[in-house]
Amino acid sequence: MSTSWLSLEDALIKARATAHAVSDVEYVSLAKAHRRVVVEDIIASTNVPPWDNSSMDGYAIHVTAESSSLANDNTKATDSSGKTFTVQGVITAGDRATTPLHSEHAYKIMTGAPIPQGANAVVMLENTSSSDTNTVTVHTLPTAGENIRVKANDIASGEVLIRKGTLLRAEHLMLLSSQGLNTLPVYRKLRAGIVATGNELAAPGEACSDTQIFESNRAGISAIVEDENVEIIDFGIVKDDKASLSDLFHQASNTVDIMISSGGVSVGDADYVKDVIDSMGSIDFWKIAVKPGKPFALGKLDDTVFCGLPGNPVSSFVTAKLLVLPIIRKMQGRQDDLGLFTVTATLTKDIKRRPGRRDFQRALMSTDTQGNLVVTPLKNQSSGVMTSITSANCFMVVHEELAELNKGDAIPVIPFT
Ligand SMILES: Nc1nc2c(c(=O)[nH]1)N[C@H]1C(S)=C(S)[C@@H](COP(=O)(O)OP(=O)(O)OC[C@H]3O[C@@H](n4cnc5c(N)ncnc54)[C@H](O)[C@@H]3O)O[C@H]1N2
Ligand code: MOO
Repeated sequence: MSTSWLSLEDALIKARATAHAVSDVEYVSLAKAHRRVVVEDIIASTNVPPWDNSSMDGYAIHVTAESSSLANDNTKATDSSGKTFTVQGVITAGDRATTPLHSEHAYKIMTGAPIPQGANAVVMLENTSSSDTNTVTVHTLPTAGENIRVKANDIASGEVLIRKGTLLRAEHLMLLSSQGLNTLPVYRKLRAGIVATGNELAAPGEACSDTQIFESNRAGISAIVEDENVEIIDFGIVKDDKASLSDLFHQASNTVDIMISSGGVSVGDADYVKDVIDSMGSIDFWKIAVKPGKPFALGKLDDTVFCGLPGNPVSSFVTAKLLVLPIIRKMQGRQDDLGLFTVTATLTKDIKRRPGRRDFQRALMSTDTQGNLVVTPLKNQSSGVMTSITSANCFMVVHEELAELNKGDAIPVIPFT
């Protein structure tokens, strides 16, 4: 087992190599596909829109190049007397004109209805007037093509609509529906086990003796993981003893794809987690150059990936976001993981620190009077202080090599989402 510190990047490379994507496929209806991961490229079979159609309620007419150029000239485009057309009929969405547009005629047309043959523009209703249903006067002539949504301008049949490995969100479900698709192949849901280790821990809602504290990490880790649409299996709280841990990890290796524990990964007398994993399976790495979260351990028991998160609440929160999420996404078969979204802000105060670990300081980001993003780290950065997360709205990332930063420096910031 190596004990040297890994950079976050190297840890992620190793973790992604250890964590294999699930291969089991199931077919689900569109109604059940939200936040599932699609197994194959989805190719469009239908043009959207299927035909040229109107983007406005108004009148479909034919404009000539000459009248179009007139319309483009702002000084002449609005003609109060207007040009009068005979109304040939009405086309509503769901309907279609049966005869081509005649010269000097207009079809009344509703948004979404197919453009009749012979028309090349739609004038919106507001730019017309009409004293009877048989004629319409157009006061502002449209240019050729105006207010027409051209066939296939959204989706062309044959193009790749959604890439393999995409987590399906609301926008993808709309796109798939537009193709008439109702069933699609997705990877099976990942199963994640979560456990808190520590003799001092009492579950919320249960009695807490005077040597105990309430256990808080499972709730946070579960919520972070659940956001990825993973099935959570809660293994509760387990004592800091080798036998209990090996029983639990044995059970986990038969049940879940990924097991996430918190606590017991440091060097204390009761920190058995990584030794137990190492004796039953293997540890890929232990200790990464991040703060908080240094003693994070990654290993494997049979096919189950094992993430040993540090017990300090902020450390477990940070490592769940930095390491567990990318591992989970890899295992879900996702190929759309862009990592954490970073923006640049201006630091509002000087900072001095001991270099060596990349620091994910909890901070408050806002915009100053000039509209620039500014960021101020919170005073208390202890990894045991949970209010440092709840009082913050972002992580301010201080690179491992930096010992000093000055007010006015540009610094990367990861907004909480
Ligand atoms: N001699 C050293 N001591 C420590 C080092 C070190 O390098 N050398 N590293 C420190 C760092 S950094 C961290 S982070 C912690 C991680 O330790 P463990 O993963 O072994 O965590 P525990 O010792 O079990 O607990 C630490 C702390 O967090 C509380 N805790 C644990 N689990 C929970 C939970 N589920 N809910 C709420 N609070 C929890 C626990 O009571 C302790 O106070 O090690 C440092 N020590
Ligand atoms: O790495 Mo520890 O997580 O600094 O508190």
